[in-house]
Amino acid sequence: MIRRIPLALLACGSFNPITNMHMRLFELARDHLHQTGRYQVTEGIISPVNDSYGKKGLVPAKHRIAMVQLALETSDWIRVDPWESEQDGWTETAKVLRHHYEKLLQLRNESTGNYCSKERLREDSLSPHYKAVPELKLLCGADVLETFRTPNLWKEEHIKELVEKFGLVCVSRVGHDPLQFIYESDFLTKHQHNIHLVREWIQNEKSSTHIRRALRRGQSVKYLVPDSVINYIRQHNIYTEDSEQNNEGDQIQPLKLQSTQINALDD
Ligand SMILES: Nc1ncnc2c1ncn2[C@@H]1O[C@H](COP(=O)(O)OP(=O)(O)OP(=O)(O)O)[C@@H](O)[C@H]1O
Ligand SMILES: NC(=O)c1ccc[n+]([C@@H]2O[C@H](COP(=O)(O)O)[C@@H](O)[C@H]2O)c1
Ligand SMILES: [Zn+2]
Repeated sequence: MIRRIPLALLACGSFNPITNMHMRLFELARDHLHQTGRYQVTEGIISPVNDSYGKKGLVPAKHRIAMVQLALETSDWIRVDPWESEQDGWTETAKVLRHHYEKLLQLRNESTGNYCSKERLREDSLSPHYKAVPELKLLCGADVLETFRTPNLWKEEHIKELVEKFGLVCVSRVGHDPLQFIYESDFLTKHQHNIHLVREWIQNEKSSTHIRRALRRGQSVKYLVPDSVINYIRQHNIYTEDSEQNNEGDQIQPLKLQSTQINALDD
């Protein structure tokens, strides 16, 4: 019997608000990974970004998390994790992955009685009680992959860590061509085996920006967002002309941090 590698999927983003498409990403990714015959997807984690990310129109994490929780009531394998939103400031995505990977390893070690030296693992790999080392991959849309090329947005060592150490599962998105993007990068081409490209054949360009726009205009978002989320938005009057002005004119935190570092070098 070939043992499958246990794998958890982590999606980082604003989720402002969560849409049905965000949940579809997980279902598409899980099917794809199972079809490889190599992986057993154990869980999906949604990590809403910290309030200090600085993106235009971002509403407080307490609301974004509550909406994700409502949306996931019908999922038995995807959960929301508030850790990133509870930190003092914005956390780089590579560090968010590190945090969740440590948690995965801790859980595994607890369930194997804490005796997992590498030698011991190798010895025991044929035992029925053997627990394979889990993997954690970043789940994202093709637009996020393409931002790797945006100057000053990602540290090179973080891109390396994401691609080499963890790996990506990247879902196609209208207007983005991840295959071409990978082809144009020597580094990504070299590590292509660690970037799982998932093709969404039932294409639609649903985005949180479109949802917020429709809500501001009093238009329906039914069947784009779960009813429970629509009710929550209505009850708390979350998306308004005012909320869309949040962080207006600000740079997002990763760009701000990089420009501070560049200025410090110039001094
Ligand atoms: N329609 C889609 N197809 C593929 N990936 C998507 C789609 N919508 C969102 N994603 C992915 O979901 C993750 C979270 O994205 P995010 O919170 O930015 O949502 P969004 O819909 O892109 O919102 P916004 O319009 O505010 O950018 C990202 O990895 C993004 O690429
Ligand atoms: N350098 C980095 O680690 C880096 C840069 C830009 C965006 N991100 C993350 O990517 C996600 C992008 O979300 P949005 O598409 O909503 O902006 C967020 O979770 C953000 O924290 C990380
Ligand atoms: Zn986005």
